[in-house]
Amino acid sequence: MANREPMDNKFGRKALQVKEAQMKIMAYAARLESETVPLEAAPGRYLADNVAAPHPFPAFNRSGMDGYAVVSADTANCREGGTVWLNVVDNIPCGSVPSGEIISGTAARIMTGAQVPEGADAVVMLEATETRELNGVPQVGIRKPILSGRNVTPRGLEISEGDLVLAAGRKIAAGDIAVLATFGISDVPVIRRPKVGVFATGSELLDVKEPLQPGKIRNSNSPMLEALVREAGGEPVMLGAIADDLDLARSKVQMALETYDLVITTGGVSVGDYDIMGDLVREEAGDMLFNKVAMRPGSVTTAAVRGGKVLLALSGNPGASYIGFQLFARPAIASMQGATEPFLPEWTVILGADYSKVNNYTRFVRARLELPDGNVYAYPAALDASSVMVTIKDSDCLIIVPPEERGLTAGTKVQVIKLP
Ligand SMILES: Nc1nc2c(c(=O)[nH]1)N[C@H]1C(S)=C(S)[C@@H](COP(=O)(O)OP(=O)(O)OC[C@H]3O[C@@H](n4cnc5c(N)ncnc54)[C@H](O)[C@@H]3O)O[C@H]1N2
Ligand code: MOO
Ligand SMILES: [Mg+2]
Repeated sequence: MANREPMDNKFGRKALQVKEAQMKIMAYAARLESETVPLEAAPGRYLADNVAAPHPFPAFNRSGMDGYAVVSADTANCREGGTVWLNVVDNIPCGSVPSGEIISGTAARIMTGAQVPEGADAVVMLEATETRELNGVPQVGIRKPILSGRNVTPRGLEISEGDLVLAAGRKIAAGDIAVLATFGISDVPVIRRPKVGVFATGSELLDVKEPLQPGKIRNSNSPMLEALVREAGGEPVMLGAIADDLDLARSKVQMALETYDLVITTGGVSVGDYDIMGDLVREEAGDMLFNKVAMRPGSVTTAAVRGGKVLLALSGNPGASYIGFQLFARPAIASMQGATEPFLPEWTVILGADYSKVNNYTRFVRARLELPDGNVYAYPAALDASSVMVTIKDSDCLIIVPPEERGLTAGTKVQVIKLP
């Protein structure tokens, strides 16, 4: 059982189940204020208000073809094989309005996208017509009968006036932009992007630009988290890397929680001598949300709350840091933006290769999705330990191996979290 240990010191931590831990964080991820952005800056943002159609769309009966707008009943006589001749009384290019009504015996030349005149109920395409002039009057000849409604898109076919077209909480994509543009919404109400302060801890960390030194590594988690925050719609504020120094970490955390909507750190959350983030959170026990989660990687993921703001202290191990972000930070960042569905979607797919695991924590296995035979298979990464960095890039899902499973056989159905 994962939940048996008491929480008295850094070695005896009480592990929460992933869902419980997520809910603890989500309780502090309320929707932020809204702001308006120009239409072109709206993709990727979350809509703050419902959008109801201010007018029907299309707003007028619209021709779907270049041709002649007619009274369909007039063409019934073509059935006997004869051509029906109609007087052409109007010419309606796209963007113009008809000059009058079409009555029996008349037709209007009309182009695709133009407003169909009153009285006309069908458009005969140009290819099915011929023209002549009779006593100075232009005429169109129609050889085949046409049904009422043919080649006419009725007003309001797509959207009626007042329809709810876009609901608040949607992530705005290209199709939403088309709707907003159609209805003249050039300033789009969206939720402000949460500002996310990010810093790394670790005396071994070098900046990306520094040459490699013995015993040291370049800080890859910070740039990775910066990319992840951005991908989730947040505004990353990079606060650098600090050495494993408790006082330094304390003041940095304090400043960050006062300034940003969410603070994410990596490293120093386990039980080691220099695992200062763990110590820091334990100093103010009342603020701690959890310091162990029954999952792998990321079992040491720690979270605290201060002044209503969450400090999410992720493991330094790259794999755990990535998965901890996807499980805890991403939904919080989405929820702060008012997302209707802040959690990543779960799919049921077929396991592509055997997978075995050692302990009874839920395991999130990096995997790639493929469709070798039209079905979706998830292939676990060859290296998926918490400390492994390189396979993060090859993964488009995380296979969820439940706590009770020791291993899974290829061909069984598994749940995966689909990564963005
Ligand atoms: N005695 C125990 N040791 C460990 C335990 C345990 O329960 N008992 N837990 C293990 C597990 S599980 C994990 S996960 C790690 C967690 O480590 P920390 O979160 O304390 O992280 P660090 O010690 O700072 O670093 C771990 C590892 O990651 C590298 N690292 C750190 N920061 C970065 C960065 N910004 N970019 C790239 N790589 C980074 C660091 O150099 C270490 O190799 O603890 C286990 N130990
Ligand atoms: O916390 Mo560690 O990431 O379980 O492997
Ligand atoms: Mg450590």
